[in-house]
Amino acid sequence: MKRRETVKPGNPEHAPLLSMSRLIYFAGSIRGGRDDVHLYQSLVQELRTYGTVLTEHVGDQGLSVQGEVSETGDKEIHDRDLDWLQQSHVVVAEVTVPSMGVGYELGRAVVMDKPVLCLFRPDCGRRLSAMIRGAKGPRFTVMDYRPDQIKTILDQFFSQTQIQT
Ligand SMILES: O=c1[nH]c(=O)n([C@H]2C[C@H](O)[C@@H](COP(=O)(O)O)O2)cc1CO
Repeated sequence: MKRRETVKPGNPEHAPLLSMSRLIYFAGSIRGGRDDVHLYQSLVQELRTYGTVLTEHVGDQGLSVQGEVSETGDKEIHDRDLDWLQQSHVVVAEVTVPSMGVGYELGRAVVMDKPVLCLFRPDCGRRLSAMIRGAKGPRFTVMDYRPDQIKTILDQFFSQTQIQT
């Protein structure tokens, strides 16, 4: 019988196993505006190569600015998302379109001590909130980016950040 090996983060052969068990919380604007939904979709698609994305619906082009339809209302959405946030090993947020929900999720993620990557597109013509840019620290990364840099930035982030699974 083949002996069971311990999965080690430094071993490149173990990378696919590690990424399967890595849970990613992706945050992006919904009721704040869906202008960048195509970018959220690309990010979700790319993030799937690094783990399981718990919040794939954020990148769904069919989801409108009204948000999800829930029988028990917004409390169900809020409680489910906080559960996912708690379960997640890492948080990635696209923060270009200002969103109360994304800001709230990021604040909660900081309190939960999750590693966070925020992505901001400066060509939108707005300045990112100081409460996001100013939160920069060892566990909170803020990157200005262009859509064609997504792959490189995610690669860098996932290879350089300590993510506990
Ligand atoms: O229907 C929803 N489903 C949902 O998962 N969210 C969560 C995930 C998003 O990262 C974030 C978006 O917040 P907002 O809707 O305030 O832009 O909140 C938010 C809504 C609507 O507010």
